[in-house]
Amino acid sequence: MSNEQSSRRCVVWFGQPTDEECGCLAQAGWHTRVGDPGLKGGVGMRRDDIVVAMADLRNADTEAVKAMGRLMDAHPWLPWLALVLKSTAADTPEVERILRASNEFFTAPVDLKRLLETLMKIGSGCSSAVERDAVPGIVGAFSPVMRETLASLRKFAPVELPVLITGETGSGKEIAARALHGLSPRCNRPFAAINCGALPVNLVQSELFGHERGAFTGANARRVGHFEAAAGGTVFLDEIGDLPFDAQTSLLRLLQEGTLVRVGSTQPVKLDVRILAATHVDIEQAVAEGRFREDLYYRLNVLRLHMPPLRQREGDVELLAQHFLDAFRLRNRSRARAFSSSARDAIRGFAWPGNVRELLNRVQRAAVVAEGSLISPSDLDLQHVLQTSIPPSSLDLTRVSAEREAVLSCLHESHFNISECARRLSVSRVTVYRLCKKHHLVLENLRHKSTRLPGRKLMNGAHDREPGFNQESGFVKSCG
Ligand SMILES: Nc1ncnc2c1ncn2[C@@H]1O[C@H](COP(=O)(O)OP(=O)(O)OP(=O)(O)O)[C@@H](O)[C@H]1O
Repeated sequence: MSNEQSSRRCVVWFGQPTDEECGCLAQAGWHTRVGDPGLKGGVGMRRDDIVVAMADLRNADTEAVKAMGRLMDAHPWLPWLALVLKSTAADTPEVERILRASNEFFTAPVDLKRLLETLMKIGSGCSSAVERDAVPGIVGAFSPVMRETLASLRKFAPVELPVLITGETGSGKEIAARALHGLSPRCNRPFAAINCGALPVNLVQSELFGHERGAFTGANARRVGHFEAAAGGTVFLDEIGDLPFDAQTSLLRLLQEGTLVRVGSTQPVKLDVRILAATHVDIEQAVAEGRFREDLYYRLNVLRLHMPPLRQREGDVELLAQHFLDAFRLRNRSRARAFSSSARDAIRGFAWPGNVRELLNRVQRAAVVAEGSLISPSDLDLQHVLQTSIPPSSLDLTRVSAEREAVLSCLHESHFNISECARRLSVSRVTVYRLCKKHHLVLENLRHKSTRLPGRKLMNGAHDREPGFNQESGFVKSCG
């Protein structure tokens, strides 16, 4: 038990590992924890563990295979390996799904050398993802797009320069600004978040830069503005595009000279604040239309951080949903503990126009209305996502066709290497397989065709090891 608790690299083996397999993993520094896919307890993962899950189907009956599939669905962010017998019926939908969702698969007897190489590869990827890119306060950094964003955030945080944060509404621009402040040397100084669009138009200057006594009717005493109140710290200006022109000029002076002038005064006041700004509108267009000062734009846009929309953060969305549910349960009574598998499908399938804020709101509402321990699609008000009977509009058809084209051309450009294709599209390998299935792209056939076309290279070496999936005959190539 103590060994188990101190282990940082762990293979949770759902099935029956042999003594030889356990011994070999132990020698390479991997602890083996035997799991039961039928149990509800999950995979027993600690926050800082590097965990790889093994779906061992060697002795699995139909029920165990189904339970394994459910478990994989519930933990899509975990790296999964699969282990099958050569005789395992790969054409059953359950097995097929498990093989497709796995990062790698093996046939018995396990090639232990390749298993260790795979674990090493995954292990180094995990540590870089979880440890290097983790940012306090920001949940969900498994998707490639978020990993990139958070890597930039960590680089920008300690630099004494403004950061312009872009992204759709609710995508987490303010939470990113807080993280930039929290990871900067100013973290013990004040952080002020100001929504420029919510300031009363005639009081913007005074709210931001302060005023002297008698500066205007009702100004009975000197008052410092938001900037001075945050001296030494960070000011986050949300909706910077809404800042009136005269306030833009004052902000430019603060950025260029490090001074401000209170309303009703002529005396410049020296001030040290770091400025972060955010916008969900096209600020370049505002500059082009003369609504935003170009010189101010260049001052603010030194470092740029883009918060990706939630629909692009594959794997993170379920993690965020569970996080919001757990956080809600800490403060409120709710029967709901988790999401049903159809609710998870709906969460994955929804486009989240309101991004993380919308997810938070829907999860909280669902936690209140759910009758049982599992949240359903209708608790989330997402039942429509699963209804496929609605005939697609021509816009939908255009989208689907564009998606198919994009995947197909990327597959060709990547020489049908799924990992490379996934990297280029910024999605997981599983998604590439899912997209191939959705668009009836039969990899084997495409690969075969491409080898007959002049100018296309033959697959070889590691690429040959990509598991191929054939729509008609199921799993067609073994790499064990
Ligand atoms: N990665 C995340 N982890 C945890 N909570 C998050 C994350 N991203 C956003 N949130 C939460 O979602 C809500 C919306 O986030 P935030 O206010 O930062 O978005 P925004 O992009 O600034 O929105 P707006 O464009 O409307 O100003 C907040 O409650 C925030 O705490």
